Amino acid sequence: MTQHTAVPDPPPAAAADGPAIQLRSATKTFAGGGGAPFTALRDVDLSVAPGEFVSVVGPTGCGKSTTLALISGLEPASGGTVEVAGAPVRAIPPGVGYMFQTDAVLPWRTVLDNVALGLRYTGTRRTEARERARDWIGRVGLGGFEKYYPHQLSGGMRKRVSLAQTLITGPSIILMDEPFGALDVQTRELMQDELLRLWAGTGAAVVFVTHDLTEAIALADRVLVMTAAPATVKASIPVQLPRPRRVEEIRLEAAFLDIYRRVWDALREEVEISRQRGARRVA
Ligand SMILES: Nc1ncnc2c1ncn2[C@@H]1O[C@H](COP(=O)(O)OP(=O)(O)OP(=O)(O)O)[C@@H](O)[C@H]1O
Repeated sequence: MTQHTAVPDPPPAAAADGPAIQLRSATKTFAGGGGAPFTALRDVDLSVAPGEFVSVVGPTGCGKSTTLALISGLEPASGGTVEVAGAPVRAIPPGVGYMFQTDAVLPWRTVLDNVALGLRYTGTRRTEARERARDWIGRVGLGGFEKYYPHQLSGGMRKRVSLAQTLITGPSIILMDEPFGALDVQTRELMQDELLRLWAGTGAAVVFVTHDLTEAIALADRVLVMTAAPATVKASIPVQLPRPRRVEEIRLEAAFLDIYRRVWDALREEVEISRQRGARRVA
């Protein structure tokens, strides 16, 4: 086993240029569809530096996906401010890539066409899009599968297609919502390593939502713990572990376990509050 010692986080790649993402007192209240309005997020303050990898954990239903929806412009904030690259978010900002739990691969298109699709949407010519897609298919370890259709691939392979689809446009911000949640444990660890390998050196800021604390810590420079709904940031815990990392090794380190304890200490109470509310609702 490689012995890692705790070292300080490297300075964010372009901190002098300001944060990649900044939320100030961001609040989101949904209309409630006939019922009372529902506040999912309250006074969320969040700043993500260029090149920084931030994981977000919190109790089920607390508002993690809603936070991503605000950053991506899919939902407007009801209060406070949301900025990407210094500009207020009014629509889907340029340079933002997404990856969700559900694959965005189109079943009627081949791997090659699926990966090329993102570039085609941005106006890249077909030949160039396909050439770059071939390169990315190789980088995610799917060389030789260009002509396959999604139903001919395993879950892990489809995730690799999704990763290539997300990264091919060179996003400066990547939003990930439990992207590996549906995978078995071994495939999930493989994909976590793949993500770290492919993300390294891109300079992209990542916001990664997950329920899996090991995944959250193994990947990130910092773990944000959200409160039970309405969500606000309860704790921001730095992950001062060296990179490059291998998930199956790093998760056994003493420093890792120490961080795990800190994250769980912050999260435990919120999970309990959330459980009690759930129990009251079904009582
Ligand atoms: N469009 C919407 N309209 C009304 N309520 C919504 C809407 N989107 C989300 N909500 C509510 O906001 C709350 C937070 O939802 P969100 O999906 O952000 O939580 P989450 O932390 O990502 O959940 P999970 O951990 O289960 O993935 C939930 O109670 C949800 O029902």
